[in-house]
Amino acid sequence: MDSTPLRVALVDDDPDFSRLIALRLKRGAGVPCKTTAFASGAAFVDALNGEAAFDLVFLDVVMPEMGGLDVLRHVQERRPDLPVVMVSAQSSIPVALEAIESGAQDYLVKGDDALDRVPVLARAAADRLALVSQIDALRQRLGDRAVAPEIVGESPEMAKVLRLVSQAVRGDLAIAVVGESGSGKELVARAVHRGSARARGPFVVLNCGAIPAELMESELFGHEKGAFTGAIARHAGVFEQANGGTLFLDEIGELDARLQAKLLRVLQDQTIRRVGGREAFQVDVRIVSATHRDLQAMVASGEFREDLFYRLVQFVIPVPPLRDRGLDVLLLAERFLKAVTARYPDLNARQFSPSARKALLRYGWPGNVRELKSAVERAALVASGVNVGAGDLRLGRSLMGEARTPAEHATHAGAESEIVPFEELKRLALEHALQICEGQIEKTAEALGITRSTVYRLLKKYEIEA
Ligand SMILES: Nc1ncnc2c1ncn2[C@@H]1O[C@H](COP(=O)(O)OP(=O)(O)OP(=O)(O)O)[C@@H](O)[C@H]1O
Repeated sequence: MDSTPLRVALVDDDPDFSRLIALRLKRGAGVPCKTTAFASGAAFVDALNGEAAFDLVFLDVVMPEMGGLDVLRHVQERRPDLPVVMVSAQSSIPVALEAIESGAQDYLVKGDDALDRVPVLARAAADRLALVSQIDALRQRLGDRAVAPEIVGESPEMAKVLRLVSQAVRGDLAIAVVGESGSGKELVARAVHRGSARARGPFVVLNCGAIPAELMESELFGHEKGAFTGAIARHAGVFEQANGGTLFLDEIGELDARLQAKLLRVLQDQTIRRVGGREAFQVDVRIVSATHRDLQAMVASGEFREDLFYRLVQFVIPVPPLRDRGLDVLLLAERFLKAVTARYPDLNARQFSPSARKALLRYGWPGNVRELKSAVERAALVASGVNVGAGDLRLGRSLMGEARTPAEHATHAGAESEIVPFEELKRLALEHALQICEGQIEKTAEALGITRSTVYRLLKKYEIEA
């Protein structure tokens, strides 16, 4: 039960009767009440016109100057939802009828019986209030949901994210999406774009961690033909491509100092100049950036410019790690299983066994939703019957069968460790995945259940050309 007290106004020129009602509310209403007494109708109307808010009113019919029925009409105009109980010293059917017709909820005749009904009326008002706030919360949740139907999640943590997305779509502030790798930051960024006034414009993604530093400036701002060796044609940078829309700068923490300075200037002037170009031209771009690093700490250590930080981080959307989203894990797993079985009709009717569900819930998901997605897709393929078992999920093991470090899967369920520390095997797996995914890094990362940055790191390490 909500412990917020019911705010009750007692409007009566007879302070004794107000005191009796207040006493009865305190003793026997069963709901906490906060009463405020008004000695005249005018005083109450003044309060109502000001900041005061009430959940229930006991209103005397006969008062000098402004009578109860006049006050009631005023309440009906200003606060039609506020329940009003008329109170009178005499039982007069015509007055009672007029009161009810004017919108009063009830009519009490002063006396002991009337006082007995006071707690009942208070409880009814409290119940009604609880219902109204439940409906409001539901309406709000449905509204937040509508802004990003593709984001799966019913947990309070994800409700918070959706709330923030629905606020972020209203304006044009620079948004920073923060969260662990694979937690859905890009999905959130897309939702912000799609829900915003820029939805008809382009949504362009640049992973600042994936582009070699020397190419970064041209990626961001474009280049003219002949600007440098290899610049065989004019190239539009992501700022130009995103003109009129949203630019998603992933891994923003990876930008070096020189580019941080350039980016700051562009954000300040909203103009860009292509590498090797003479003129600067205007662009209208909203920035959504993402990082799994602690930018604030990077500012403190001098790795990230403070002025740029404030330009980029005008509104923050934290995306919680999957392990903190409770039953969302199962919801997402079901969704991914359904999607994969729809793609491959042979896998039809596959479902998780109870042990698989338990394993899904217990596991720590260091790779978050991306890891869950590939674990489920892989499991659906390798499961031998209709049941996808805990073993099929191979949780805590990479595609190469290699066990993760204990820290990475503190709550790892079930799978016995299997050590295959063969660098060669990893290299082959990467090459194989790249081939299947036609060189697409994003797809390769997803297939292997590792992040894009890891793919880039491994490509470098094994000197593979994507
Ligand atoms: N709540 C969600 N509902 C449905 N799908 C999700 C959800 N969160 C993430 N995904 C899916 O998980 C995958 C990873 O998400 P995404 O690329 O947005 O993560 P990220 O945080 O941007 O990762 P990185 O830090 O590596 O860039 C994507 O396929 C995405 O569609």
